Amino acid sequence: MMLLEGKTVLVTGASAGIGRAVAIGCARHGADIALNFARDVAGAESAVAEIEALGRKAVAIQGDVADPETARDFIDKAVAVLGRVDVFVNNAGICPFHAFLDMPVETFERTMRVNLHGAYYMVQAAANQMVKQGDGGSIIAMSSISALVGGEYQTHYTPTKAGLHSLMQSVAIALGKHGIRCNSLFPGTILTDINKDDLADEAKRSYMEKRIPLGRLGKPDDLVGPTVFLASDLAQYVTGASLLVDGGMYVNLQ
Ligand SMILES: NC(=O)C1=CN([C@@H]2O[C@H](COP(=O)(O)OP(=O)(O)OC[C@H]3O[C@@H](n4cnc5c(N)ncnc54)[C@H](OP(=O)(O)O)[C@@H]3O)[C@@H](O)[C@H]2O)C=CC1
Ligand SMILES: C[C@H](O)[C@@H]1OC(=O)[C@H](O)[C@@H]1O
Repeated sequence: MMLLEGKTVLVTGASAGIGRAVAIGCARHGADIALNFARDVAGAESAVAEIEALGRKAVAIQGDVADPETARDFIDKAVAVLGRVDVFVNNAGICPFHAFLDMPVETFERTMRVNLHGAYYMVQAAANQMVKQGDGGSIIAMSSISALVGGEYQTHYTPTKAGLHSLMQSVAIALGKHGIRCNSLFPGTILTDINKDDLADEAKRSYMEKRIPLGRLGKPDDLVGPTVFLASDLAQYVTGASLLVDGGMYVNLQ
């Protein structure tokens, strides 16, 4: 069943990993797609080619989400090509693992700016476009299990993921009157470039795997179904909600 026929979906950080999988997955469900990315031109172009091969429209627009100008630019260019914004997926994020006591100021500030400030500007720009269109929409934030639990080398990162979820709760209230639904996804540990160095440590990887009741780490495609659901009219009465997509990791105390 095609759940997103006739919709346009915008995804930030879609040249690789979860964002790329979600963009292509939404296209499989009938959506036209605009992708934001920062540096990986080849990754973005190949995602566009995969989406076009599915018979859908796609455009890749380069820009650093930490720059407030990028948000308006992304929405304007996406609308110029695709006509409107029905669904906005705030996915772009970084997690440069580092210890707390000697966290470099630049690492802390960059992580905040990309993951949280960037999300604020992007969600605001997407919401303004949806309000202008006048017929609602769906905003989805790729938060994390890290909104709920900490990480020794993620003291700069976990607050951005809790902040992102909090942002979705507040904008769900601010935008409800416009028929715009706002929800968060909480992925667990999904194998992508963001954690490839961290999980190159066999002992750590095996420990993480053992914590997951479903018996494996996640893959980017695991986020497609939950995203499509929240984007689609099946979720027409779902807003301000969050959904763990973690193979059961969070509930596994012992
Ligand atoms: N993997 C995991 O275990 C989990 C991931 N998440 C979240 O999911 C999201 C995606 O992560 P994941 O797919 O794993 O990471 P990847 O590193 O695989 O992909 C990150 C994507 O974000 C883009 N990106 C990075 N910085 C910027 C920027 N400043 N402006 C625009 N785009 C940017 C990258 O583009 P480019 O390469 O072109 O710069 C790339 O397309 C993140 O928000 C992450 O926090 C949440 C929970 C778990
Ligand atoms: C980068 C981490 O491996 C990943 O990102 C998160 O949000 C979770 O902490 C995951 O483990």
